Amino acid sequence: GHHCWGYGEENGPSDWYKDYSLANGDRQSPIDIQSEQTVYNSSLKPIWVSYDACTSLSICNNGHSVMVEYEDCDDKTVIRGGPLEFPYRLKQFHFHWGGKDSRGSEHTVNGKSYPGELHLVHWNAAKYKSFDEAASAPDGLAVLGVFLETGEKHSVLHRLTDALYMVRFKETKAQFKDFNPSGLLPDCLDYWTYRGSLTTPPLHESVTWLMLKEPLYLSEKQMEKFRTLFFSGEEEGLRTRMMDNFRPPQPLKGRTVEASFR
Ligand SMILES: Cc1ccn(O)c(=O)c1
Ligand SMILES: [Zn+2]
Repeated sequence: GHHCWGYGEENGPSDWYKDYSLANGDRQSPIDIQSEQTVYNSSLKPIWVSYDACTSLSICNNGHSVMVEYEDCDDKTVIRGGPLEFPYRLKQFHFHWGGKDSRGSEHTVNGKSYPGELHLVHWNAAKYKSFDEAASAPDGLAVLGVFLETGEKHSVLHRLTDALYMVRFKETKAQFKDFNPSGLLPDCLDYWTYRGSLTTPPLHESVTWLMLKEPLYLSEKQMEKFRTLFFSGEEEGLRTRMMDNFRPPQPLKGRTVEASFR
């Protein structure tokens, strides 16, 4: 439409249904994970992350988040196991965060929001020819989600937070090579899993979500660096800080959330 979706007063999550009818669908994300209602499934396999041969290409500000993109022309960077029947190929990772630490994550746990959330986005290259084709298929995508929690400085993440000054404005991009995102994962890979959607338009219901129970800890200074980014382009007069780029929890609509742990 004449104005693009975003997180503002006029184009935010509560307005998205006007242009994207899936907004009120039956498997929308994020959700509030009510831990007492989750079902332990002992047949769920461990998550197996193979990122060692990854080829990161660039870091970019797409006007909604900051994203690191990967070369996805072969199966050198995949996630396997969990509830997944196929290997899923890493395409990109990005973040969602708040204007202050009391908010920022998309998923919540028993009503608790975290200061932010990391999404590692993968696609089913065994069944589909491209990310775009997979993105609208019910088993097309797998997103590994990690809550951000303030604490000690995160040394692997530090390379990324130190690069954010290069992508302050919308549509800016910079080289970002040899970044292995397995360094962002906590030691414990216990997870919750459920069938959901993209959390941004077009809100395709194509995502198997894998939400880790353990957060990634980063320092307050590192959190603040995310809040120095802008939604707007450098040429735009009004500079709006990139923060609160999260969709609130959506109705569960009868879905079951499974847990890989007791
Ligand atoms: C593909 C995609 C796009 C946006 N977001 O937030 C996601 O988590 C995944
Ligand atoms: Zn996301």
